[in-house]
Amino acid sequence: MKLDPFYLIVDSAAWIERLVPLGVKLVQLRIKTMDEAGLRAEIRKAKALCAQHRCQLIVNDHWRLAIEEGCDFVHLGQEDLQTADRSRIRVAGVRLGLSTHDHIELETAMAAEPDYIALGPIYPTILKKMKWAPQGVERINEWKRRVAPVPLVAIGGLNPDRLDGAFAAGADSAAVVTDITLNADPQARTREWIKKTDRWR
Ligand SMILES: Cc1ncc(COP(=O)(O)OP(=O)(O)O)c(N)n1
Ligand SMILES: Cc1ncsc1CCOP(=O)(O)O
Ligand SMILES: [Mg+2]
Repeated sequence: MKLDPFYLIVDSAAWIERLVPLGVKLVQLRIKTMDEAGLRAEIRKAKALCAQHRCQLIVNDHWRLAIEEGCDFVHLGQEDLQTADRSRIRVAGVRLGLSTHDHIELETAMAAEPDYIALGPIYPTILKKMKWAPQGVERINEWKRRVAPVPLVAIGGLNPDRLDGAFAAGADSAAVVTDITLNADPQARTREWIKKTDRWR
């Protein structure tokens, strides 16, 4: 399976409406606090927008709602994976991306036969407090050797200047939140990411 090299992560369908029409082909909807009705509405709206723009939608955490709403890709962390029903996800035909931060997590993740593995944080991130030190790009190279042919997603503190290093080390896709959502001009920054990732597309 080939992932687009630019993996945008946002926390609302409104962000998807704003940025996906610019040419984003891989987007994660990552909403951490919202009631079920609100989540369902956001997922539904995100799904329709992504279908309209031929963009792959990945739903973070909320795998049950993703299945109920007919989505075809979810992302889970290690804690999410402990409570998720992997066989239900598989039977529903929903693809699965998994987070990893260390060797034990990588072993657990690979045993779940994911459709991609994410490694982070590559650089310091301001998005959330993490108990892992930045992995550095050398770790990408090690992970690539361990996970291939499963695609590898690099995440954490990425920006356009750091992409050459991440892809040279073996990342198949680069995931980003704040470099775009906190940018003074998120649309222009999105265009810059699309252009910068073109050679790996
Ligand atoms: C592409 C990608 N990689 C890692 C994560 C983090 O997932 P998780 O560890 O479950 O943490 P939350 O994002 O749920 O806070 C991700 N969402 N996407
Ligand atoms: C959710 C997550 N998992 C590892 S790093 C990270 C945050 C990525 O956000 P940013 O691109 O803003 O550093
Ligand atoms: Mg999670």
